[in-house]
Amino acid sequence: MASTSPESAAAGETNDPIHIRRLELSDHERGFLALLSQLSACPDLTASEFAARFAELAAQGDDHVILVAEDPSAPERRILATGCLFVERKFLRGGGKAGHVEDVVVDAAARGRGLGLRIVRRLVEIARDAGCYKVILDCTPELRAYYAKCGFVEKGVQMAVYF
Ligand SMILES: CC(=O)SCCNC(=O)CCNC(=O)[C@H](O)C(C)(C)COP(=O)(O)OP(=O)(O)OC[C@H]1O[C@@H](n2cnc3c(N)ncnc32)[C@H](O)[C@@H]1OP(=O)(O)O
Repeated sequence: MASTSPESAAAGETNDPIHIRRLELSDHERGFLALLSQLSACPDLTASEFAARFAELAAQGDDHVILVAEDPSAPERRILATGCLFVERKFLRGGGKAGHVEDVVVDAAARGRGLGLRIVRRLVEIARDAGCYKVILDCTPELRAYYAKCGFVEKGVQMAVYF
């Protein structure tokens, strides 16, 4: 979700120059959408369109968390990586909650440095702390090994209807 409160640094990451925090409105100016376009079609939004969607997501509070990674000392503080967690509230499991990880992407120039791992692990921690009984995601077969390193195991079959 959209908030200015930073995520606390996990143990061992305090000296890392790359900060992981929640999405901020000003990230529209820091290449957030250009980064997402490395994952899927992501045409630019005007500042007001971006602000409207940001407000919608912010209204969901901790049920919709978007994390971004940035190097605060870098010029323009371009966003280097992102990932999203949304929390599905169920009737099942005594009113249980399931976490869904979506839209994970690391800038092509920043891959292979552990950022993808850090973002996904942090999202999983947030889901666990929120009381989710599971976290699930869809990915291509090529990403099995990556998500296994993030702690996921293969389960079920992905199905989709696209419009
Ligand atoms: C739910 C979804 O959003 S699925 C969509 C995922 N996103 C994409 O496909 C967008 C394009 N790809 C990317 O943005 C990146 O390559 C990512 C997110 C897949 C990986 O991010 P990176 O920061 O490069 O990964 P990171 O450096 O943290 O790698 C963590 C570990 O996974 C391994 N790994 C990373 N990518 C892959 C891969 N494609 N295949 C197999 N292993 C991989 C790394 O070798 C590393 O292992 P190690 O700890 O033994 O060295």
